[in-house]
Amino acid sequence: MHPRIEDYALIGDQQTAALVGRDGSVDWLCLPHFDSPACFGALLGDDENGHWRLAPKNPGPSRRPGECTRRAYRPGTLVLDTEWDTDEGSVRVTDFMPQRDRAPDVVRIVEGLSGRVTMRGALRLRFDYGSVVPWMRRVDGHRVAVAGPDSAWLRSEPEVPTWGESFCTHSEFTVEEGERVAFVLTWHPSHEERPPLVDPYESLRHSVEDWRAWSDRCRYDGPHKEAVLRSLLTLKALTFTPTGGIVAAPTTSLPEEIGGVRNWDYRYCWLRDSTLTLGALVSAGYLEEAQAWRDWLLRAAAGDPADLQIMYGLSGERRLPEFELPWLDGFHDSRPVRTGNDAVHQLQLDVYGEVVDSLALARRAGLTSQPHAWQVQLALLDFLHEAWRQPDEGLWEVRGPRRHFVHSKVMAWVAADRTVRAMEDDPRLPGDIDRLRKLRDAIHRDVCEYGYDEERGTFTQFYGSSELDASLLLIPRVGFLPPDDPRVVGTVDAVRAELSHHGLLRRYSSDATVVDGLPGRESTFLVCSFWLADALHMTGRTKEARALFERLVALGNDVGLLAEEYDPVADCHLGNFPQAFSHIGLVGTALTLFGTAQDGEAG
Ligand SMILES: OC[C@H]1O[C@H](O[C@H]2O[C@H](CO)[C@@H](O)[C@H](O)[C@H]2O)[C@H](O)[C@@H](O)[C@@H]1O
Repeated sequence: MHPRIEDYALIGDQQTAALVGRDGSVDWLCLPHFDSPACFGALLGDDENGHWRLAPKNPGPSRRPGECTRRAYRPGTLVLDTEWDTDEGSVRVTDFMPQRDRAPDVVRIVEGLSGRVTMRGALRLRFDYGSVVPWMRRVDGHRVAVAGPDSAWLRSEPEVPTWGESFCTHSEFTVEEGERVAFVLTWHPSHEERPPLVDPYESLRHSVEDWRAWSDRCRYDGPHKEAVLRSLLTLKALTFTPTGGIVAAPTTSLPEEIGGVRNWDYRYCWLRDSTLTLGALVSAGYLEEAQAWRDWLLRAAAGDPADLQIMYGLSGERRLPEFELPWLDGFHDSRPVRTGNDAVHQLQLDVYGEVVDSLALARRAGLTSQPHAWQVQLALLDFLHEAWRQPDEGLWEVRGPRRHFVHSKVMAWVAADRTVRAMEDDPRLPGDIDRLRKLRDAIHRDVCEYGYDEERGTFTQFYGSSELDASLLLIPRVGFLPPDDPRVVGTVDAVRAELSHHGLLRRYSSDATVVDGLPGRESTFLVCSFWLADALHMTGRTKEARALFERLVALGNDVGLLAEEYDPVADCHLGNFPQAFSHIGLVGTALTLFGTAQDGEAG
């Protein structure tokens, strides 16, 4: 039985990440980076597309075959403990990826807890997204896999006998109480020498210490602290430390509809998702990441502001061509599996507001200034002077016709507003403040005139439309109108009434095709439900807001992770996983309800 999305836990080294199932199988891992080809692709196909299972031979009774009895992260870390109680005894597998020195490693430590448990290992390396079977050989007691540019080494301490069968490396061994066997899988470019070996136990100690030191810096101390911290750890795990870029999720093509075509690659740096991630991290006291991302942004955006893309590769690469991988069947037969993302070519005006808002947040948080950051901001505003009047694809990246999306215009207003306010705060900043004030007022008037439906008492999804959109809930949050403005209250009520699905929110009409031009349906979009909780709180309905927040926190899987969407009827997660957007929402709403978020749109 193929696992569900919520059956997975995340481990990573902030350059890539792996998904580990409740059955002890690593079913997704891209090496060496988040956006590299997967060497374990079973997540989007089957075992033959690559995986690494380490579990008891006879796992004992469980709801699903082979599932563990319990599992949890070590508090404040990304170190995962998975345990099985079997007829032979109990055993634990500890999974993590150490901070990278030269090469990426996956460490799996098996430890006997009681009795004497027979364990089985099965390693099927399949490079290039599950399509290339490597040549395996034995060197100095290690198993070495080589195919084209990739090489991977498997070793164990103490050495465990392995044998090859059907292009799979098998092992069988026993562990008694207190006994440990460590496996380390190390990747490196096949033309290079094998990198130095890591000590699995030293690495474990360092990983736990490093993650805990990071967690201890969290400033949030309100209710649901564990869930908030898990979200922050997940966001941190999605940052690519060498460049400061932040990916939207570590996966591609986990479907928004089981069996459907809404399957996208999220292993890139969206300006929107990254700025919101940054807002969440800064609000919780993490400034270093903000600095690194701000510098990444300034590098990526360098050049003509008219060329600003809505997303980039991990180092600011501009070309992310979309391809289908026909040899992969897709998660629960959801085809096609895609890599790359054609949305890179879209015009999404909201991005200008999000970027400028995050630069303002960085300034307020006291980040050391970058002299050309202000020049970049002015150049973006120069571009917006004309561009804001254009229709665009909006924050949901519709693949249908361009429209005058209200949220896009509101965020263009945010860009002008934050720039005017910065100049008012610091009159030494150069720029034509009167021109910017006029721009800000013109956008405001336009939105209120063409984006508001007087009869229904609500803002609409786009000019002239009768559709609604959950992003309208952000209007009070970004300060476009005060929360007690009747137009805001009317919008919150209308969005809630029209887009609710079993108490959670869809991002737009249930007949999604009308809006986004794609076949199929989607379910409730988690960040939108967090936005609803924020809007309810801001419009004086705090009790309802808290109840909704409690429900959303409870939707996290057994280790606190959230996908992009949730289907309340089938009770399952949908979409890429774990998704930054959803965790940004969780942190933002916790801070709105119980803490002191910095100004700005932290989710
Ligand atoms: O639903 C259609 C679009 O879905 C993806 O976009 C979504 O994910 C992005 C990353 O988290 C997010 O920034 C955007 O707001 C979401 O709509 C996909 O990347 C698009 O290609 C696709 O058209």
